[in-house]
Amino acid sequence: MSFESFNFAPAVMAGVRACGYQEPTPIQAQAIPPILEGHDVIGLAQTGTGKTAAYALPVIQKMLSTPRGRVRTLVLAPTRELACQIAESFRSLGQRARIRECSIYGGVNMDQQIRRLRSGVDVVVACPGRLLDHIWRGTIDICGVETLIIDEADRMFDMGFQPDIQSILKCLVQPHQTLLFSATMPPEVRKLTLETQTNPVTIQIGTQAPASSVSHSVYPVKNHQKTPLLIEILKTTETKSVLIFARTKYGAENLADEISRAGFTTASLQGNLSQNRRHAVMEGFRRGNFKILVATDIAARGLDIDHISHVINYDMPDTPEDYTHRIGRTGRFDRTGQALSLVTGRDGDMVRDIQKLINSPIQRLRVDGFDYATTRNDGQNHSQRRGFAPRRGYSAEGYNRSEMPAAETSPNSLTAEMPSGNVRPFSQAVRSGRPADSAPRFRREGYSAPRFGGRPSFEDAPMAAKPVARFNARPAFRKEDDAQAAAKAYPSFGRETGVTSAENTRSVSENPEQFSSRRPARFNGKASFANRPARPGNKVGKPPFFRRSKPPVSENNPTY
Ligand SMILES: Nc1ncnc2c1ncn2[C@@H]1O[C@H](COP(=O)(O)OP(=O)(O)OP(=O)(O)O)[C@@H](O)[C@H]1O
Repeated sequence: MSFESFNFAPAVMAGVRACGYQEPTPIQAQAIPPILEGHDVIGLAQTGTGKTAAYALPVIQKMLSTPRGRVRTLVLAPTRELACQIAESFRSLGQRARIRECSIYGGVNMDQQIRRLRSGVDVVVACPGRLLDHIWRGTIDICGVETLIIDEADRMFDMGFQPDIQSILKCLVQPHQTLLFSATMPPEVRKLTLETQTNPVTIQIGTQAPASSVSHSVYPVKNHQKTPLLIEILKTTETKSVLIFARTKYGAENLADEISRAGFTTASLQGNLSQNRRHAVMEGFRRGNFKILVATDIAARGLDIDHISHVINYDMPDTPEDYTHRIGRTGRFDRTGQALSLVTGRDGDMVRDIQKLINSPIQRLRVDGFDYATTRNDGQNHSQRRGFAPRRGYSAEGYNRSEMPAAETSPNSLTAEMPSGNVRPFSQAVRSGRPADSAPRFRREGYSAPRFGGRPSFEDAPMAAKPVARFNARPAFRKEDDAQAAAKAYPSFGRETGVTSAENTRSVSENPEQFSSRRPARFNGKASFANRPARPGNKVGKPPFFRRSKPPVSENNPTY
């Protein structure tokens, strides 16, 4: 099959040639005709098989026949990096068709996006949160959307994005075609997607398994030896670019630091970075300025960087679907790649699930010459060092607690690292994996039994540990000194109302007009209930005078 068989307009064919595509991939061959006919489509195909062009090309073709200058195609994507990448694909495929696109995502100033939107764009590629901001501010009009595309549909329909997606769908008033694309679609998510489409045509290419162009290996290792082993793997393996996945933002950051200290040029990509930094990191990695990128799952979906030869799971993902997407960053289109995973005792179930998914056993490897017998203190573990909560039933070291070797129970390096002064005993106990024998002591001290993650229950904590109830307004005068100073500045104030300085807040609420004409009140801070301004007959509600109005919605409002 060739692209000519779709009868694309010359401008669209010019885009295809500009991207160097010779033949349509299977998902393109099967998805393009029903999209051109106007059907709703669910497109499922392995990672790196050209799903973006499978929806972009027919949509560009269809847009040639409708009036320009308004948003006609809306693409929703789960991450900012992916939104940029999809917009870039529309740019290169639609350049000759004079299609104008705009990417919309958070973390950057809205003004530039607003200017671009006002200039008239045909395609908007957006992350849901920022798109809703634009909708609420009235800076985007999506009423004329003819095609809605949800890329990485299963991710977008999972619990995190669902409410935003529902809100966006409500804003699409005119009948439109809905296209959902992903490499994976668990059945429970699929049920949700069905509500958004009418008689969808489902196109599934192959199984929803990791791309067959990727080979899989696991390196069994103890948790505390992961970093030295990873560094050893990086030293001894021939690689082009390597993408390493860590579970947490701090874990990714710390791991990148450690790899840098071992002499590699590396960077981390995680949600704590500013958007400018995220962009710079992505560009640097894309251009090959550095060869190793340590990332959280924000890099797991959709990113298309052809020189990634290895994906390494430093921490295993939570689901087999996540594994599929992570390792799909290598072996894209007609290339091959390798997926390596460092697995500890607690990853056994996940490895079994992945084996089931790829329908073959995964080879277990050892690094020759690596000292697997090093003690715990020789290694650093990143996820443990800050904020890592062990899974239920497992210690931070990855052993099932009941199986934990005696020598490793206490003390361990993690407990030793922790400053004893400011760490609550229950969290120490949970982190060190100390078994249930510690619990009675914590109960005696007034804490409830530690919950998963070592969080206190405030109900059972000693009084001193209870949080002070706060509310969102600050009385005009928080201290007596303030009141006296004000009384000096406004001598008539206290006398007119006939109240003492201790009651000054009451006088404010009783005489708001008089007060407001003399001194503007500041009610935007926090105060304890003890300082809360009283109002006769109204114990709980804020007096109208104190009510904060919504900030004005304007482009220049810096608080928005
Ligand atoms: N017909 C084609 N011929 C040659 N290369 C193609 C063709 N279609 C797409 N590609 C290239 O294949 C690569 C992967 O495409 P794309 O990013 O759309 O994959 P995907 O299926 O969306 O992957 P993922 O599931 O990871 O998002 C891109 O570099 C793209 O330019």
